[in-house]
Amino acid sequence: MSQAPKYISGEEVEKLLDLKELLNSIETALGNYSKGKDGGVVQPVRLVVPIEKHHGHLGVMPGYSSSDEALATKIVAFYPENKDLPTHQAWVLMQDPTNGSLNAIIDGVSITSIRTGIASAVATKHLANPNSRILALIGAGVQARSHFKALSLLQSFDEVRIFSRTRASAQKLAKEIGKTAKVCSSVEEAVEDADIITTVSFATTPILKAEWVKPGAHINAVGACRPDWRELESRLMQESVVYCDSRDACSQEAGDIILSECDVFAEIGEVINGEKQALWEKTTIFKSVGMAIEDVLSAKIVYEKYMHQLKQDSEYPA
Ligand SMILES: NC(=O)C1=CN([C@@H]2O[C@H](COP(=O)(O)OP(=O)(O)OC[C@H]3O[C@@H](n4cnc5c(N)ncnc54)[C@H](O)[C@@H]3O)[C@@H](O)[C@H]2O)C=CC1
Ligand SMILES: O=C(O)C1=NCCCC1
Repeated sequence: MSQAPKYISGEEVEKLLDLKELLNSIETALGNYSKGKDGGVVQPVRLVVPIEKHHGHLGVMPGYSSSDEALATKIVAFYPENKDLPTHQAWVLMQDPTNGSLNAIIDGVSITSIRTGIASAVATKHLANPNSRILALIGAGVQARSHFKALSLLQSFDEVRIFSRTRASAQKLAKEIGKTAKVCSSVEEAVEDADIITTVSFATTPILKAEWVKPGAHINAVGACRPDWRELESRLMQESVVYCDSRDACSQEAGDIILSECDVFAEIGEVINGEKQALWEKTTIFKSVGMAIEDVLSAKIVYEKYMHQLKQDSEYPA
């Protein structure tokens, strides 16, 4: 008879997930994904159910990595207009790949937040100028925070510029970051001379223009995950070297790519595998829409550490 699944909360996820370990693990998984069948990653493009009446979406994201023996499905709801609840709510169902039984239900809000920042950090490691000093964050919510933490694993910044639609949210984040943070009054002001720009907003029409971006900057374009949503104007997409997390997913979901009709130079996994160049001296864009395999690997790390801790607690009770 199968055992009842464990429930692992967001607090526990935050305690158990080591960011450096996750960065290595996600980098390997992105590389495996881009190897196709040889990489052993199975990840269909997610199923998205629009809940038009309530201005929300439900995404279902299954994934399996045979080299990690990890199988999980994330269920994620995103409701940009939520005020008292988070705009994203998610759960990761972790299954035993050898027999299909459900091992754990893990908080997916924390996993989504942490793994998305880490995926951008992997791309930034390969695509940004190593001497980057100024970071611009466009949007000041959950992802802005996780991106600041993840990108800070690579380097420290002299200045972190923040612009958000609501100034109060930018001010709150600036206070958390401390003395290097500066609240800006426009996107243009925030990105002037910035080495790394990270767009993590809920914009549905372009907010970042080519003429404002320093040549050679690296942009992580993280928001706009629907085919008719965008954060970056067409000229910026067309004149930069565009990398993505998944060609299959971006060709169906990334409005920035679909509506600008820009070329995609490579998946970041192809760069990791040494099949495509990291043209970091040019203006580069990493367009992500989010990948199930990132959730799967995060969930595996969390679950294994959680079970190890349970075992230790039962062997050596306090
Ligand atoms: N690529 C990926 O893997 C993932 C992408 N996302 C996307 O990242 C974006 C941010 O997500 P969260 O931080 O969790 O959301 P959030 O709701 O916590 O924060 C959104 C922030 O963007 C600001 N904002 C909204 N519209 C704006 C506009 N037009 N211009 C400037 N700022 C604006 C809000 O004031 C808020 O500070 C969303 O588009 C979300 O769907 C989320 C998870 C994974
Ligand atoms: O990958 C994810 O998780 C998400 N991507 C786009 C927006 C919702 C969550």
